[in-house]
Amino acid sequence: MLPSREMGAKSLKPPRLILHNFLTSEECKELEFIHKSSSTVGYRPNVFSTTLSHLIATNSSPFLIPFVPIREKLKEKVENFFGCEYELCIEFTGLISWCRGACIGWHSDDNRPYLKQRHFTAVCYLNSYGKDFKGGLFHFQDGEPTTLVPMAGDVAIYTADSCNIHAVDEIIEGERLTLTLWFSRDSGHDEDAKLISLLSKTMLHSSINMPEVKPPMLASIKGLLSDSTEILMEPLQLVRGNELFKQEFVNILHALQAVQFHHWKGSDLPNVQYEVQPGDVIRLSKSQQEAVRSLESQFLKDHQAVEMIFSCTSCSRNQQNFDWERFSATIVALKDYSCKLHKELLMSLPYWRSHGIIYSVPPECS
Ligand SMILES: O=C(O)CCC(=O)C(=O)O
Ligand SMILES: [Fe+2]
Repeated sequence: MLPSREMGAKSLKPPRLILHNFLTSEECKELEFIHKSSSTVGYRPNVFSTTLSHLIATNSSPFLIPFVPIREKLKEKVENFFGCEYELCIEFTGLISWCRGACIGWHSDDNRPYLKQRHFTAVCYLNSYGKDFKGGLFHFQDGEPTTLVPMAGDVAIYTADSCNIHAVDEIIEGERLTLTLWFSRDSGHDEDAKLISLLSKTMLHSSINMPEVKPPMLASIKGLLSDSTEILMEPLQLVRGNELFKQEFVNILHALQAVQFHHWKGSDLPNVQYEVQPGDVIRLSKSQQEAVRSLESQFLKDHQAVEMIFSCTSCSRNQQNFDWERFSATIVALKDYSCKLHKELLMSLPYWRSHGIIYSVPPECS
């Protein structure tokens, strides 16, 4: 029996749970990296989202792996708190970021006929009020606590019904990032079944011995660039200031992944002398620099949005320490990271298929 049903009246203690430091800072940063390199334009203006089915559809299935233990941990918490062990399925998992101007008025999360299957909500905050964004405070209409100040690692769990009417203030500055899950008692709305079926189709020909890590597919970034984006599907190189880096990226999302991985992991790489061969970085002539500027103005139609996508909160710190040696080491580390996730996915998928559920498969099974 649910506490909400037991208590019935709205004036009693609302069924909600706020947990601090539920996710580690590393978990938050890893999900931020995934969102920054894979998100797509969201369901409303100034909102970006990364759903698990979007990751599968854009050749980024291995990025599902970091979500797996977090989803499990959250589901267990929600089931324990509401006393419905083994009764719930996950209906939706997504990273959602809100930029300046985004907000949401009073609502419950099941407030549309097509959302009635949503019974419980878990919102994990992946970055922090004051440090990463301004505005964006969360309020419950009734009961305690009234206001939540989003802090990286914290999670708010509540029933999706009218016992928990809530709203979020407008974002004034920066980007506010959450991992949001909805849970349902109705197994017909189980996200896992759909994801396993999609994965089975897309990974049919992958071999665990020769994991073929495919470059991300260009789907999401298009809306931000000019209409003549065909050229951006093609291999490209990065320019920083007046320096051109020789390494070719498969497409713009592949380059974005490298840039975001550098933001996440660049400063953690062991402090050894990285080798950049002569000719790996080429100094551009004045006319080449002008050609780059003209490409920029031709392709980037929304500078504010592009800036946000390609940057992150720690960029200004990283900018000062930037060197191409570290960047080329990052590219190697990104490849290792992608391969590791890809192998884990290939190892796990047969177990997921046979159990019909996405779960952390212990390494001894592989
Ligand atoms: O991000 C939050 O704090 C809550 C967002 C919300 O209310 C929703 O997505 O329904
Ligand atoms: Fe909501």
